[in-house]
Amino acid sequence: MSFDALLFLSFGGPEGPEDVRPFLENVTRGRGVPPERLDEVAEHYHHFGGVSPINRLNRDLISALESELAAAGLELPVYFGNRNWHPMVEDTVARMADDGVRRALVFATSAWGGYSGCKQYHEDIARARAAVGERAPELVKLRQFYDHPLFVAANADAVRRAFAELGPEVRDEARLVFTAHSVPLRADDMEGADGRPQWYSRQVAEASRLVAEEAGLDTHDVVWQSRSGPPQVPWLEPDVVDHVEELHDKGTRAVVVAPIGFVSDHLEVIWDLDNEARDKAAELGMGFARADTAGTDPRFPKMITELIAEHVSGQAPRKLSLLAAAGCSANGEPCAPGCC
Ligand SMILES: CC1=C(CCC(=O)O)c2cc3nc(cc4[nH]c(cc5[nH]c(cc1n2)c(C)c5CCC(=O)O)c(CCC(=O)O)c4C)C(CCC(=O)O)=C3C
Ligand SMILES: [Fe+2]
Repeated sequence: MSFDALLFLSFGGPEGPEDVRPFLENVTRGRGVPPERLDEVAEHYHHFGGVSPINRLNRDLISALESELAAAGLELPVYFGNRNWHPMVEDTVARMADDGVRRALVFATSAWGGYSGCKQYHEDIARARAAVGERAPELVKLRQFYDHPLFVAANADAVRRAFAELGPEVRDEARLVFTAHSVPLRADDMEGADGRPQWYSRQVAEASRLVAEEAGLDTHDVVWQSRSGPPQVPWLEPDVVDHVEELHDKGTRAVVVAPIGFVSDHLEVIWDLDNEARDKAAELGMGFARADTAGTDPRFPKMITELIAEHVSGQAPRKLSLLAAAGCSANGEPCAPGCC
């Protein structure tokens, strides 16, 4: 089985104030997100001049990946496409067809199963192929990587560095708190590749356990951030900011927040954690440090290269968890019964 390219598929983000509204419309079309929530999120983006760091971070990651691929002797041109903002995946797949690409692997920048983390990327693949028509290349998505040893190691080192940032007087009693994007409970109920529900939240819990263990910590919490949707719809809880408050009430003097749910320090990380959670901790007089996301670690592009090599050679997946590694299928077909 040979492939002639890699499609690097991500979420996308605005690159100027005039992009913010149309970007948010793209993200939330048909999802029943109330206008007040959109106004609030637009403000977060405007706070940073209407620019999300996500596209720049992805471009940096792609150039690191190109070096890794070259070093591994894998000659695959890398194409960049997004679900919600330019370069849009439909345009990228059209360009791949123009360039004569027939079969490509797809790396999606989410470690997880579940609707938003996996199935929606399959939908992006199917939509882009349909838009391009008959000339569209075959697109095979690489598997979920939440428990890949290099992803876990990069996160564990980031946790260690964050602990080292805290003052010595609180460091030993700081609580490690992992956070990932909240999703509606109904979405999380979707079955995974093992036929059991809560595929996304179980993977987040599993990855957090592996990272805490590798960082040498015996206790940690898993909480959620960036809740959207109407208030009457239940989402995964507790929220990270509420959790910081609760820890304070129980006498905890410092927290290390590790955004395991994301691969780059994009807007949801720098707003919800570096502003909201950090401000809450400061208000309560608690020590606070935020761990880096895995995407800045050189082991992350190395992991992508390994995922490619593993797929091409048919090797057994390198993984630390006993939960399945799904997420891999061709042309946007569902990869598990309820998907992923
Ligand atoms: C599981 C998950 C991931 C992790 C997996 C992955 O990485 O793919 C993720 C990533 C991201 N989410 C992001 C941004 C947003 N997510 C939103 C809305 C939503 N996210 C959801 C879930 C997830 N989201 C859901 C269930 C919604 C409700 C609407 C819907 O049902 O789809 C909204 C709308 C406004 C609002 O917050 O209400 C925005 C702006 C950015 C980019 C940040 C930047 O610009 O730098 C990234 C990487
Ligand atoms: Fe999101």
